[in-house]
Amino acid sequence: MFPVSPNYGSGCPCFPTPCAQAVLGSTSTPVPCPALPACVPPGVLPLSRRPPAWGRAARQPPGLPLALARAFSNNKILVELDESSGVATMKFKSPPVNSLSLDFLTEFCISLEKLENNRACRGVILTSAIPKIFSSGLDITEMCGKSTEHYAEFWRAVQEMWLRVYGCNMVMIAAVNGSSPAGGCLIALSCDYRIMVDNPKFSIGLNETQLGIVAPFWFKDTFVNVVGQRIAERSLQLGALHPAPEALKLGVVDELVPEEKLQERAAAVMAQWLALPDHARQITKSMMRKTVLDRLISHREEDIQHFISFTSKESIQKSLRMYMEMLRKKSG
Ligand SMILES: CC/C=C\C/C=C\CCCC/C=C/C(=O)SCCNC(=O)CCNC(=O)[C@H](O)C(C)(C)COP(=O)(O)OP(=O)(O)OC[C@H]1O[C@@H](n2cnc3c(N)ncnc32)[C@H](O)[C@@H]1OP(=O)(O)O
Repeated sequence: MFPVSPNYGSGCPCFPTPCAQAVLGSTSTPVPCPALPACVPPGVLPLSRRPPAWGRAARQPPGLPLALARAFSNNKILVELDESSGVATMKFKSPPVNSLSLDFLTEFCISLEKLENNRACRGVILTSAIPKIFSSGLDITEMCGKSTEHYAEFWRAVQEMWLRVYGCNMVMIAAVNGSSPAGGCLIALSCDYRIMVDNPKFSIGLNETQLGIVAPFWFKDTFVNVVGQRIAERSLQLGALHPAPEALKLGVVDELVPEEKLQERAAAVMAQWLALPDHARQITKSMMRKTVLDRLISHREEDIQHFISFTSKESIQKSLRMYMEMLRKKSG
């Protein structure tokens, strides 16, 4: 099996099965996938790939089976698309706690890409099918006792997930129906709007320091862009998990609703956002987020190396093992 072009990634339509042009021949001259000229930075869809669909959902592209357009589910995420509104719901259903494993992240990126490539879809609501948990964040077992190759693959998938959500042209709304620490919080922060269930037992925040690890710069940038420097600085240093009412006060989430109203409210907010002309909203979003996205895109490999050397340290491994042990004791 030949290696694939360094440009190859889930931004290519042929992902995850590389087409002939994406595969490097024995000359090992990088030959990018033919779709790549259209893909500006890896992981971020260019505006030109999504035709404006203001005012109505665009027609289903020919050749795509109708059933696929309406609902698909591989394993860990249930995706439903309402073609009349142009709104899809991605429901996380990976028991026990929707942790972001490599498999989850891969399925997430493929599902989101399918929606991005479907002209009938203009907005996505992210929510959970697991009671009381939105997502427990990165799967800690993926960062414990694994090879450097595994850490690299895992971290690339985490980066890809963030680049796709934060750089997404569609309207992204997080309907946070449970606790959402660390990576779970990052997913919500990367959306355009966050609605959380009004229950003080559910908390949200970037609690990495509590695990003895450090939120990477792009987690921090995303947080700062939502809540501002001062709140982010205090919350990040303390590794704070904010109960829903406090999260609202700090601006971590935009509104709280009773659990039974969450999906209805998310649909109403989505309709407001979709009432704007797509091209104007998309260009504005891209303008607001470009600097932060570009920072990771231009330092992606360095960030992976940093993750590997940080995670491989015995002191970090020890902290993660102790944290997992604490979780196990608590649950068992
Ligand atoms: C400069 C620095 C540059 C680079 C830095 C490099 C690296 C560091 C960056 C890494 C960024 C990390 C981001 C993260 O997301 S780390 C994960 C953080 N997550 C958490 O802290 C959440 C932990 N979980 C909980 O608090 C609770 O489980 C939760 C979600 C509130 C649910 O509670 P409950 O319903 O009571 O469920 P249990 O606690 O009983 O859990 C059930 C079961 O799931 C296991 N589990 C929970 N969370 C995780 C997880 N994140 N990963 C893996 N496994 C998890 C838990 O152990 C239980 O397992 P058991 O076998 O006992 O049933």
